[in-house]
Amino acid sequence: MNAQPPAAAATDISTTPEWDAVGDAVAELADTSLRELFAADGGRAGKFTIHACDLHVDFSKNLITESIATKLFALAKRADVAGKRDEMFAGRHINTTEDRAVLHTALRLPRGEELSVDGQDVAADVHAVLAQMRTFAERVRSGEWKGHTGRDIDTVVGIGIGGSDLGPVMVDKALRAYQTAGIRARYVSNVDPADLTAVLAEIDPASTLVVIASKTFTTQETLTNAHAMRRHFVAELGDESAVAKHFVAVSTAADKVAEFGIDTNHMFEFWDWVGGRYSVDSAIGLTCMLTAGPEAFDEFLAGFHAMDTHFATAPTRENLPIIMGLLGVWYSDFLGAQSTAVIPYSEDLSRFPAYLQQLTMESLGKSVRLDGADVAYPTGQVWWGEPGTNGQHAFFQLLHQGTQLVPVDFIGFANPAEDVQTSDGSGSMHDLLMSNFFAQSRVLAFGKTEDEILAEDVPADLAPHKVMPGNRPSTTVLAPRLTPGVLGQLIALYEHIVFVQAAIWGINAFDQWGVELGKKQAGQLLPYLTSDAAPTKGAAAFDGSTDALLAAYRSARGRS
Ligand SMILES: O=P(O)(O)OC[C@H]1O[C@H](O)[C@H](O)[C@@H](O)[C@@H]1O
Repeated sequence: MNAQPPAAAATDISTTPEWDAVGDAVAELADTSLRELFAADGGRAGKFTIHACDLHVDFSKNLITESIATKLFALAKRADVAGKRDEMFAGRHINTTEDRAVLHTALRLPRGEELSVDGQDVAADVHAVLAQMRTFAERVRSGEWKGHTGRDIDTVVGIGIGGSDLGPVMVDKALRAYQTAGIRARYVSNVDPADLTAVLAEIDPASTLVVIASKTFTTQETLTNAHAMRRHFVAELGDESAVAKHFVAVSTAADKVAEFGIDTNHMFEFWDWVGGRYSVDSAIGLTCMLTAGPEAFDEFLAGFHAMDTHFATAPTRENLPIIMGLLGVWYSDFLGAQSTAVIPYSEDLSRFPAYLQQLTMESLGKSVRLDGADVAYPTGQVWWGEPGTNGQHAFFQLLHQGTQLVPVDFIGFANPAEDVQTSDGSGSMHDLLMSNFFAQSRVLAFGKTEDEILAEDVPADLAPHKVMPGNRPSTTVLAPRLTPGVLGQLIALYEHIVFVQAAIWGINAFDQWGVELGKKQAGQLLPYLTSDAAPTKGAAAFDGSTDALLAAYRSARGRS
């Protein structure tokens, strides 16, 4: 009884009094600034700080007041964020365009918990696959699992793309400090042969295990790379039978895995209720379990679950994903922001912004509501970022003095995986990193006025160039250390921020119809790139621009 009928015509959230009230609240910012708000209220930081799981989150440097926050919470209530959240956790088919439940939260339920969806105990299924992954990972890590020629496995290659790549790549880098078994991971995702070639040059097939990860097992890039990799292994190891020892698969499509020639005993299953961009904590994370170990993976899942529990149970005003989701709606729909920057002050988290790009933009890049009507307000910002301090030396100039409003999420850790002392005796490199972390949000918020600059004897004509406008919003997320558990909490936090925003905008965060047409047209264009003879005039008439580009390509490739 989990299925629900397709959405009936829904209320346009922008026609509600709660939306209007938030719109009116913009005026509250007209005669004030973050400088003034802090000066007027010594308790502001405390009022706008939340502790959720292991995260200390200070959102006091956002362009809000208590009264604005109250109106945003009322908007969340009007959109029934809590009710929609409960439907997701219960396994209702909230992905209505694909008639699917959305249950990534079931992937991290503790052992022993039950969740019946469409008559199936999905929690039991999840733990059966986790047990299979653990046994396999332990065999590989202990050296019990040997390659075709009897060698131990020291390299894992993940082949996948999108949600079957970005998560594992990001997590694998983030958990560098936990990879103590001597197994390294490499990843191939792009259909650009450069990606495959570079990885092939680095690996020895005799000691390499390939994990082909694809939810559908039909994705062109992944299948093309997997077949090429397989040819390479058979040629290098001299025997078709090597495939069984060197290739495993992660997928929802057992028949297609078998067709590829992988024994389905070496397939790790997940389910259609796990969206690709929500799947790093499913069997898609197998490469991470292989490199960091089953215990770290368990901690990782526990971190997700802790944030799920917070999201499911914390009152709205103390609910971190609801607060951060609402801030995004505030900036995007009421203050005109078109992008959000996420800046981890952690080299190990350097792929987190790229991971978030798929999570946020594939989920929220929608212009029709669940009921098919056009949205009447902006949805889905551009999410981007690079680690600090590197970003400071590249694009922070625009954040500090540019004309766009770009809210920033700063993510930092109190303790490093390892530290190095600076040569000048001033202290640790980690402290140096974190001094920048704290400085940047302070400068964004409070800036430096012309008077303050002139007081430093700066020539009057130079002063305007040096003015730091300030009043630029940011949220600071500080965690004790980048552990597997904290990483799980961070990922789940952003998953739920996306959920909250989709709930308010009334859009489906779980489909991605917009990526289909390009794939289809690439298939139609391919013969016109590859055929030896020039395609008959007329037959290749796609459009003036594409026809001309194809002709230029063919000529450069030496084709008639
Ligand atoms: O895991 P797969 O089925 O191979 O899909 C890989 C990716 O490709 C698709 O085009 C979607 O846009 C992504 O959401 C998905 O993660």
